[in-house]
Amino acid sequence: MRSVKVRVPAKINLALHVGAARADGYHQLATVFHAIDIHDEITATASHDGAVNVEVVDILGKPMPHVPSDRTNLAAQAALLLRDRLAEPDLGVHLRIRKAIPVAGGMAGGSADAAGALLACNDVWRGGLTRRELDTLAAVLGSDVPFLLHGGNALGTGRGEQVTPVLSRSTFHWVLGVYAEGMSTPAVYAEFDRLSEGRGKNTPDEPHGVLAALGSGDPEALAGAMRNDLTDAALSLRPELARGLDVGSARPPLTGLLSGSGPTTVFLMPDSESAEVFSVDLRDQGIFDGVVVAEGPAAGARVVG
Ligand SMILES: C[C@@](CO)(OP(=O)(O)O)[C@H](O)COP(=O)(O)OP(=O)(O)OC[C@H]1O[C@@H](n2ccc(N)nc2=O)[C@H](O)[C@@H]1O
Ligand SMILES: Nc1ncnc2c1ncn2[C@@H]1O[C@H](COP(=O)(O)OP(=O)(O)O)[C@@H](O)[C@H]1O
Repeated sequence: MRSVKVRVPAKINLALHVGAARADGYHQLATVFHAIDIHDEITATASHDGAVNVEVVDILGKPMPHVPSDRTNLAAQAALLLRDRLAEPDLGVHLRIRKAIPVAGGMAGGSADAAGALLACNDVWRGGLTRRELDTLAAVLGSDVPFLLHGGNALGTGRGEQVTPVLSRSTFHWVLGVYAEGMSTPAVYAEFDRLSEGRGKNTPDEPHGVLAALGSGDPEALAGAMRNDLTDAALSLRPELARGLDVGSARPPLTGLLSGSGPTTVFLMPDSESAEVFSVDLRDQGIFDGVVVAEGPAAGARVVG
C-alpha cells in the first residue's frame, strides 16, 4: 500500500483589509498571508476500495473528537474533489492528520489540511496534476487553501484565493497567544457586515505598508503597517479578547494583532531572544490557554516522506 507524508504550515494575516460583501456573500480582500513554522502533518495511504477515511490526532497522537472525521473534514473533501477530477471512483485513501495548528483559531488549520490532502493524494494516487491544476481545486475548497499550497508570503486578492508570491528579506519572530475556544469565520464576517451596516468599501485598501516592510525586512516597519479589519467584529463577539491585545510586559512586543477572524493573537517581536523572554512572561500572565513561539515565512505544503 503506497503511503506519503505531507507537512503543511499555518498562516497568519499581516494585513487583512476587507471590502464590502459581494453578490456571492464573500468579501473582497486585500490580504498579506504569511506562513509560519507550525505544521500539520497528513499521512495518506492509498487503497483501491473507494473508501475515503480520516483520522485526526493531536501532536501526542491522541484522538481529537471535536474535529470532524467524516466527509465534512476539509481533508476528506479535498480527496473527494481530486478523485472526481481524476474520474477514478475506485481510488480510496486513509488520511491521518496530526494537528499542531489550533482549531478554529484564525490560522487556517482546516485549509492547511485540505491543501496537504490534495498534494498527498495527487502523489499516492499518481494523479499527475500540476501545481497550477491543484491551485484550481484548492480555490474550490476554500479561500485560504491556495495560499497553503504556496506558503512563504503572498498577497491575497479576490476572496483571498488569488495569490501572488511576495519575497521578504528576513525571518520574522512571533509569539502566538492561543485560546482553547475557537471562533466561527462566517460569524465574524457577518458581524463585520452588521457593524459596517453595508457601508463597507467596495475595494479594500492595498496593503502598501506591509508589502514595503516585507521588502525591507524591517520588523518595526512591519509592526507599524499591520492591520486587521475584522478586529472590531471579533471583539464585538468576544470582548474579552481585548485583554490579550492590550497585554503589557517588560519586554513588550512591537505589536499585537488578531490572526484572521481570530481569536489567536499574534505578537511581532524584534528578534528570537525577545520572543523567548516574552513567551515566558505571557505564559505567567495566564491570559491565554497556550503560548507558542514561531517564525516565518515558512514553506508551503510539501512531501516529506
Ligand atoms: C478570515 C480568513 C483570513 O485569511 O481566515 P481564517 O480566520 O478563517 O483563518 C479568511 O478570509 C477565511 O477564509 P476561509 O476560512 O478559507 O473561508 P471559506 O471557507 O472560503 O469561507 C467560509 C465563510 O467565510 C466567509 N468569507 C470567507 C472569505 C471571504 N473573502 N469572505 C467571506 O465572507 C463567508 O461567510 C464564507 O461562507
Ligand atoms: N481538517 C480540519 N481541521 C480543523 N477543522 C476542520 C477540519 N475540517 C473541518 N474543520 C472544521 O472547520 C472549522 C474551522 O477550522 P479551522 O480551519 O481550524 O479555523 P479557521 O477558519 O479559524 O482558520 C472547525 O471548527 C471544524 O469544525
